[in-house]
Amino acid sequence: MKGNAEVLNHGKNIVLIGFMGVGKTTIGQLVAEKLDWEFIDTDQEIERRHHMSIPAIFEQKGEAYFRKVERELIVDVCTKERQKVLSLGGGAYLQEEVRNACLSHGIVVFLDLSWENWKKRLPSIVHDRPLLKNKTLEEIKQLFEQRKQAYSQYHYRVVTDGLDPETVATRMMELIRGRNAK
Ligand SMILES: Nc1ncnc2c1ncn2[C@@H]1O[C@H](COP(=O)(O)OP(=O)(O)OP(=O)(O)O)[C@@H](O)[C@H]1O
Ligand SMILES: O=C(O)C1=C[C@@H](O)[C@@H](O)[C@H](O)C1
Ligand SMILES: [Mg+2]
Repeated sequence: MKGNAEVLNHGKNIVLIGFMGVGKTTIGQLVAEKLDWEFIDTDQEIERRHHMSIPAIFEQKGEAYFRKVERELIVDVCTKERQKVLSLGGGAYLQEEVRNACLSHGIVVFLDLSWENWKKRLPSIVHDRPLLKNKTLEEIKQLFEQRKQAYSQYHYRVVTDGLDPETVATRMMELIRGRNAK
């Protein structure tokens, strides 16, 4: 399965989108390993470049600054790179410029998870997602629902309910491959 860039999208970048905690980082890493492509996680890359955690960047530099850096990084990767698996931060795709760059240069895969199953992940992710902190479950549900509209622009959707990361990664690659074979 490795080294088949020609077969898969002629080397077009694969971009994972979806709400916080649906598994973009986890699945993106697995897909990159299977393809032997480089993996870029926008949150991790921003943390690396700043020598700061995402919560610290939000606190010390503000969300607007984070969104600008996030947008510039994604547009840069989408327009200049190939054979990358790019996992976005959960809010990145709300920016129109990000959506346009991803949709026109890459293959965009939306990881979809139901609210009922997403809720179960909250305790494990809340500590390092500033936008989830100090919110009630009802407020988080509203954010979850509000963002559905932005995530509705994609090339492929994978419903991840009840699937372990390995199965999601395999399903995602089968979907993309199927399209390419047509
Ligand atoms: N298919 C899955 N089944 C069960 N747990 C999962 C699955 N995918 C991811 N997880 C777990 O859910 C948590 C969040 O996953 P991950 O960090 O990959 O999400 P994310 O979409 O990258 O979030 P963010 O938007 O905040 O970057 C992790 O603890 C991860 O182990
Ligand atoms: O959904 C969001 O707005 C965010 C998701 C995370 O990946 C980080 O990018 C940050 O915590 C913001
Ligand atoms: Mg992530």
